Amino acid sequence: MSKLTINNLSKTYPNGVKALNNVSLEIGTGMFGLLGPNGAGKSSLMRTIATLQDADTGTITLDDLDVSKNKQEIREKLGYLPQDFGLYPRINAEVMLDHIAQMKGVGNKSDRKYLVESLLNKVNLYSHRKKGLGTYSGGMRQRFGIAQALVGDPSLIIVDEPTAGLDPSERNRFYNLLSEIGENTIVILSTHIVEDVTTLCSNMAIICEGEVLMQGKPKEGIESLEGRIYKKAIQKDELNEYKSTYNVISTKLIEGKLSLRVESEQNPENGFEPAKADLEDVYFSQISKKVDPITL
Ligand SMILES: Nc1ncnc2c1ncn2[C@@H]1O[C@H](COP(=O)(O)OP(=O)(O)OP(=O)(O)O)[C@@H](O)[C@H]1O
Repeated sequence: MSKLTINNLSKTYPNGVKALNNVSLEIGTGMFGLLGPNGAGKSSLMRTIATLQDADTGTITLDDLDVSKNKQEIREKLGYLPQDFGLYPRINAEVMLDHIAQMKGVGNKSDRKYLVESLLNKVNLYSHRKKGLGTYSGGMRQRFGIAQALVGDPSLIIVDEPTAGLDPSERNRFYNLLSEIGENTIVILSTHIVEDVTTLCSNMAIICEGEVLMQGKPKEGIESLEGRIYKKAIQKDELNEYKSTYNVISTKLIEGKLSLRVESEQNPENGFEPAKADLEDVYFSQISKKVDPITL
């Protein structure tokens, strides 16, 4: 059982942006969701774990290995699907994977052939193996991204915002693929999409403005809000009034009316109804400590 330990990690970019502020996390095998809004610091953290940049202070260890001092060894154990995943458009999937396998040290040609075939089957791209990567749809590109991340049997896999832009059926397909690989490996899924974490992750953290606001099991987060969430449909122009009176954590437009969700120890009355807490409530409740999550 591998374990990734992040201790008091901080990073300020030369332009003065503090992207990571004393981040500490413990991540074991299985699917771990790192959830946060745009600009929260997720990619900065992923890039640091992936040895692509250094933090100013703090440490990351994978089992007993200090990541910043053993970059080459970490890279050999790492599969990474970055947010901006560049592809050579004219090269086909089979040739590209063969090349990546060669770079990762699979020297024997028949071993590589077997590996490439099994990876293409795993991500359901075998029938498209001869097509140029530039012709792939968004979902196919992401599935190819997973295939390349799996070369070398990594003990740590990082996927950075992988489902953004995928249509619902491709997203489901991608979820199925990720859930299969999360069994014996540490998989960190960085995302701003709450549904990704609800669907896949047994452990999670919420990060905002470079700080970890919550970490634990999604279920525990939801339980902590049970009996504290109330909802009400209002007119759009009433929002500011409600925001000044209640702890509004989220709003959704439904058929032109605004459905509000508030967090409150007692029933606020005034037409509010109790609602079943979900992971989106946990997310908005946490990030509302740092930013105003309600923008119309
Ligand atoms: N190389 C860089 N130089 C300067 N500032 C940066 C750099 N990379 C990121 N930032 C800033 O650091 C903060 C955190 O960015 P980061 O990309 O880590 O967040 P994120 O959670 O991945 O966001 P997103 O979901 O938008 O990708 C942001 O304010 C961003 O503008």
